[in-house]
Order: sequence, then C-alpha cells, then structure tokens
Amino acid sequence: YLRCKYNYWQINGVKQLRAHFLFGHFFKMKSVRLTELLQETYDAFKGSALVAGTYVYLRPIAVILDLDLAKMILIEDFDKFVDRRNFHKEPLMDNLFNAQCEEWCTLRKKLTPMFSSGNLKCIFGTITEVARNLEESFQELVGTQGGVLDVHDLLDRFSMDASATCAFGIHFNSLKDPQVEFRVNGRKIFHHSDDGIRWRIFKFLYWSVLAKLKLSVRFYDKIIADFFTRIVREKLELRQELRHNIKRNDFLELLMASKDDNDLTLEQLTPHAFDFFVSGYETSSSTMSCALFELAKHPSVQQKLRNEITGILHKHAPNLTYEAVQEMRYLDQTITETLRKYPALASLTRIAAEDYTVPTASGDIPLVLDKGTIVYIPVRAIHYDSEIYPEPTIFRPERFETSTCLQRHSMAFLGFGDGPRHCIGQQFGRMQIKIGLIALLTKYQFSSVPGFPDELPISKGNVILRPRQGVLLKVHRVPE
Ligand code: HEM
Repeated sequence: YLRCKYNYWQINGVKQLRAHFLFGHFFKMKSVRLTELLQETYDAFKGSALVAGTYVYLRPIAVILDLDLAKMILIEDFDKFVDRRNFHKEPLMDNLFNAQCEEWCTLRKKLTPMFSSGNLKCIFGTITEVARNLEESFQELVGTQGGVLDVHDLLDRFSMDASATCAFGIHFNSLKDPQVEFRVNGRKIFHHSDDGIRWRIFKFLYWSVLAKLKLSVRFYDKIIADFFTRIVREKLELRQELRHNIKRNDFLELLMASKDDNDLTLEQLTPHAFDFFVSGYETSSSTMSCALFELAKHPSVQQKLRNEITGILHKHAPNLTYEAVQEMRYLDQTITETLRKYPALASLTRIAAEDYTVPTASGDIPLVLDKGTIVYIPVRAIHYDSEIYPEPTIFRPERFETSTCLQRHSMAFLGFGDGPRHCIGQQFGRMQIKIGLIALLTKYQFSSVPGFPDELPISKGNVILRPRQGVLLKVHRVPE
C-alpha cells in the first residue's frame, strides 16, 4: 500500500525524489514551511520538468518548476485554482485568507476598497505616531554612546503596536511596557518553538479529517479567540456610544462603515479584523529586522538608502508625508530585495478545483493534475535560482530597478503572491515597513556585531518566516 502511495507521481509520469518505502519524504520535512523539501525538489528537476511531485505524509503534492506554468495557475487559469487549502472552520479562521470559492470572491470584492490609497493615507498618520515611540525607545536605549540592541525585539513591538492600532483602533505602547495584555496574547499566535514541527505539518494537512473524527484540535487557542472577540465587542460598544464622532482610521472602523454592512455581527467582524492584524504584524516585523540585518552587513547600501531618505524628507519638510514616502524608490527596492531573500511565505499553495491538463509541448505525454491536487509554488527556491538572480545570496536592491525588473519573468518575484488572490495588504504592509525604517535610518547607523552569525538564523517552527533568536546589531546615532 505504501509503495503504491509513495509512487503516485512516478506512476502518473511525473518526476519525484526517491521516496523511502516506509516513510516517504518524512525526513525531508525539516521546517513547518517545508523549505528544504521544496528546495531539494526544485534543484533536482528544474529545467527538466514543468512539475515535480513530492509527498507530505501520504498526500501527493505537485511542485511547480516553471514560471509560465506558475503564471497559468495564479493568473490565467485562476478559476481552476481559486482555493488555497481546505481549512476546517473555527471562529477566528472564517476570514479572507481561508475563504473558498464564491465566498472568497464576494469577500474580496467587499474588502478591496478598504485598502484604497485614500484609506491608506488616513492610516499613514496613525503609523507615524507609533513610529515616534520606536524612535524614542531607540533614543533611550542607545543614548549618545551607541550600543548593541536586539532590533528584532524592538521592531516586533513596534509592529505589534502599529498592527493592533490599524486593525482594531487600540492604542498601547508595548515598546515601553512589553507585558501589555494585547502583546502577551498577540505573541501566543505566532511564537512556536522548533519542536513538534512534523505534528504541526500533520495538523495543517489533515485538519478536516481530524475534525471529522471529532478530535479536539484547534488552530488558535480558545484563550486567543476569546481575547480577540472581547476586543471587537468592546469596540462595537464604544462605537454605539460615540455614534456621531467616529474617526475612520482603523480597519475595524472601515469594516463597520463599509456600505450595506452596518449589520455585520460580532462573529463576522472579529475574524476579518483578526486576519488583518495577524497578516500584517509578523510579516512586517520580520521584514524590517531582516532588512536592517542586511543593511548592517552592507554599509554602502545603507548609506545610499539614508541619502535617498534624507534628501526626500528635506524636500518635503517639515513633516513625513504619504507622498514623500511614495517618492522613495530605493527604499521600495530594498524592501523587495529583503522579501526576495527572506520571503514571508516560502511557498504559495493552491488546490486544483477540477482535473487540470498541464499545457505541454506538442508530442509530449499529456500531464493531468487530478481534481483536489495540492499545488505548491516554491517561492523561496525561485527567489534563490541563480539563473534568475545571479549570486542569489548577495543582498542587492539594484536588482529591482524598473529596467532590470522588465527583463525578468513577471513571476520571478512572488513575495506578495500574484493574481486575483495576491496579498490584499501589500501596499499597507510596505507602508508600515517604510515608516519604521525611515524613523530609524534617519537617526541611527547599524553595523554587524562580531560573533553574530553571518547568515541570519531562521525559525523552523513558524509558518511565516521570522528570525530564530533575535537580531543583534550595533547601533550608533548618525552624526549631526
Ligand atoms: C510585508 C508584509 C506582507 C507580506 C510579505 C505578505 C505576503 C502575503 C502573501 C505571500 C500572501 C499569499 C498570496 C497568494 O497566495 O498569492 C498574502 C495574502 C494575504 N495577505 Fe499579506 N503580506 C503582508 C502584509 C499584509 C498586511 C499588512 C495585510 C492586511 C492588513 C495582509 C493581508 C493578507 C490577506 C488578507 C491575504 C489573503 C488574500 C486572499 O486570499 O484574497 N498582508 N500575503
């Protein structure tokens, strides 16, 4: 039985890595993100096949090796690959990220206007206020002498404060008080140890089976669900009290105010606001930390970026404006290059809604992905492909100059996904990261700490990429 299971791909004419007769590819699953398994598959077959097969437990997974095929799946044949995965629904999971088929389509149309540039401009002011707390904390910790800081810890707090303020309209300062109730609960969502990785992968994959067997498995602890429901309930009550004096500069307000939705219930509002908080918090803090880590290793890139920022700020003085940030091209390139090297999601997943015939050259044996097949697009492996990005381990924001990007395949960068289901919060995420980096780079210089690893250690237990132990950097004030 197992031999048959672990040869599913080979039987169907698809190349696969040699599978252990009893364990399949079990021992190649070394992180929750399956980075190692996908990389090995990509390296083994890229160039000789459009698709390769692998196994996560007994489930066959199709790994896409060709960028044209990735484009078909994400964009041109999107209607055949709408869903990301089959999620068992629990209260906090009933959101856009997990929604399926028509429900996803309706939700996406409803939520897209919330991310308009008009709304982002309103939220811009909210984040710049939080960035002032970040600057103050650095000032207190670094003083005039300079020092060594765990910048990831501080950026994690900044991102938590900013994401909570923008998603729920809740103001607190975890930079001053790391034990604030929201942060204690917020951290429980993400911070997983590197133990029990394979059990977590099993749960992700067989969630609905476990649920049908009435086994009590939960994605989020009940404490977390209760906490976030309470936050939204309190906000709803406050809104009723202040009916005529509402400022629309958080997502919860925007959700409640969106036309025809005044009757959204607590149960409907909570998962969406939670989704925006969850999607923005960890992605932004990790991206900022990875960017500073790379900038510390590359002083000339850091100085070039600082020159751009200060030059544009000077032009728009005295205040940091939304328009000024839009002008900072090199900053945008730096963020893209950071997400190339450290993509928040190591892969994009889709499920075939029907049998799908992979377009092959005439004369080749036709290849069919059966209905229900889980498809992985190995983002990290694509980002580290030396044929696409020469010397891929080197940090080089110049790779993303417009003229250079135009010479690459449109699927060569997938840091925010692509197609109708790409990241809805891309502009918002970029904005939050930019505001944080501008606040720091205008005032502080970053350099590497001797003895700290040259390659940033990454957690294996998190779905979203995050530094494993923190990011230690030397920090000094920029001379006046
Ligand atoms: C650096 C910041 C961020 C990164 C790198 C990032 C990355 C991604 C990626 C790779 C996807 C999957 C796209 C796909 O499957 O094609 C995604 C989806 C999504 N992201 Fe983000 N994200 C970021 C920030 C945000 C923010 C700030 C929000 C909300 C406020 C957000 C909300 C979402 C949602 C709701 C989805 C699911 C969209 C759908 O299924 O229609 N993200 N994100």
